[in-house]
Amino acid sequence: MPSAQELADRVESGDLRLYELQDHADPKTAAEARRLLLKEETDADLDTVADFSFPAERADPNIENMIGAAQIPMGVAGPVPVDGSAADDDFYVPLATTEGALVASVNRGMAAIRDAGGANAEVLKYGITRAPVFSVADVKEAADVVEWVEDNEDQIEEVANATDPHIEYQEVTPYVVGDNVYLRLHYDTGDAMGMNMVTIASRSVAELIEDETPASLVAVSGNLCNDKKPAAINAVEGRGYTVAADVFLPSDVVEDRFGTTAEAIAEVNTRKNLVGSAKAGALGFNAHVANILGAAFLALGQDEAHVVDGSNAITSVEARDDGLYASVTFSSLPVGTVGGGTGLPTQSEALDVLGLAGGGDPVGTNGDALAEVIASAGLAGELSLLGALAGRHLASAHEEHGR
Ligand SMILES: CC(C)(COP(=O)([O-])OP(=O)([O-])OC[C@H]1O[C@@H](n2cnc3c(N)ncnc32)[C@H](O)[C@@H]1OP(=O)([O-])[O-])[C@@H](O)C(=O)NCCC(=O)NCCSC(=O)C[C@@](C)(O)CC(=O)[O-]
Ligand SMILES: NC(=O)C1=CN([C@@H]2O[C@H](COP(=O)(O)OP(=O)(O)OC[C@H]3O[C@@H](n4cnc5c(N)ncnc54)[C@H](OP(=O)(O)O)[C@@H]3O)[C@@H](O)[C@H]2O)C=CC1
Repeated sequence: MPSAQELADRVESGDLRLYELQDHADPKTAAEARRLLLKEETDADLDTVADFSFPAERADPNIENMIGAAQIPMGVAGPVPVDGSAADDDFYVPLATTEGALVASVNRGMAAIRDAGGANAEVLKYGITRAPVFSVADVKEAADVVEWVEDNEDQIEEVANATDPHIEYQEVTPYVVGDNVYLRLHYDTGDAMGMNMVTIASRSVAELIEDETPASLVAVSGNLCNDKKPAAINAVEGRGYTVAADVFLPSDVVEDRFGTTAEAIAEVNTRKNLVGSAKAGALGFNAHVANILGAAFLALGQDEAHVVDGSNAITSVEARDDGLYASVTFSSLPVGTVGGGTGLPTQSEALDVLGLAGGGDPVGTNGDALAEVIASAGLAGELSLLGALAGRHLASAHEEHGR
């Protein structure tokens, strides 16, 4: 097997492309060759990037042109008691972030939730979507295609379900815009987040539509899915998990934990998360659920780009006679405990902290539980940040922890 330097020289000479090195050496040597080349081209010293602790081949399904690994600090918040439809335990939640004060904040929110006896969580709806776009001659033809789809859903179901033992077709929602037909296909993908599965299944469905109708596939993703873009359809119709968490904090817990009152927190939520978000034209009516999703996704092997889908959540808060009611409802949270990055070593270990690594029994229950735990962590983060804003200690928190 050629040495890393010999491989780097062959790339330098134009004999090989960076992504062809794996055809000539094992993944670790290929990664070393790419680092040598970068050192020669950029003078960058990549010794820490090179110092990863897992077998390079473990990352084969997840990365191309590998040079090493990014290392992000990982903390833990909790425990947070969660009484969910699938999650029913006290959970320590791993969070990977570079934002000082974030883990402390989530931890404080979880302490308040613990003081109140725990959070409720419920998966309200589940179905991951892919929406291929087709071109047709005109609206008449579009109507004919939609009619065929509605009359032949059994064929669509059969074709989709044949692509994977763990996929289950749910339904199709057709949309027509002039000479464009979009089929928003909904699937249950068990414990997997499902985007590879549903894209493969939707490719087969699209081939059926082309065989049986005059429609011509333009793209297997027509953006009515809508994957990884801020989109109202996800906020209204849901995508992945639609999941909510809530808690009632007695007044003394609010005061002890956040140094403010239920009324003050409720006012901040109304004027910031509701009125401020409305005026901003925001799709998310919350304070910073993206912070918790980002940190949880990086720690737990989720697709970090799906923070976009997840961040359209709505935080609702009410000051009641004897305390504070708070909820966070996520319309579109694409998460899973198998597939994607969940099998990578540190990500799998972090899922083990939750007791949710791998497939659930029955299938799908680990994915459901992960959604409920993440929703509860989001609730904790909302409570703590709203408490800091109401109690006027956000800036000081980041002076102390974030610098
Ligand atoms: C920083 C705190 C928690 C201090 O909060 P505190 O009440 O001053 O600290 P404390 O020493 O009294 O501790 C209270 C609890 O905080 C936790 N805690 C306290 N210290 C630690 C620590 N070192 N490590 C882990 N946990 C910690 C811990 O749970 C502790 O309870 P205990 O265990 O002692 O019973 C608080 O001031 C806070 O949460 N502030 C809010 C910070 C925050 O949420 N930042 C969010 C990111 S800002 C952003 O990115 C989004 C934004 C703001 O731009 C979005 C928007 O526009 O709104
Ligand atoms: N393709 C695309 O357009 C997009 C892809 N992605 C990426 O997709 C990846 C996630 O795709 P996803 O489909 O979730 O996962 P993977 O394709 O990584 O793996 C899913 C596979 O896991 C197997 N499996 C084993 N046990 C279970 C179980 N209990 N429930 C479900 N599946 C199980 C299934 O294979 P089997 O049934 O054969 O055992 C299934 O096909 C991420 O890397 C993400 O970044 C993200 C956005 C778009």
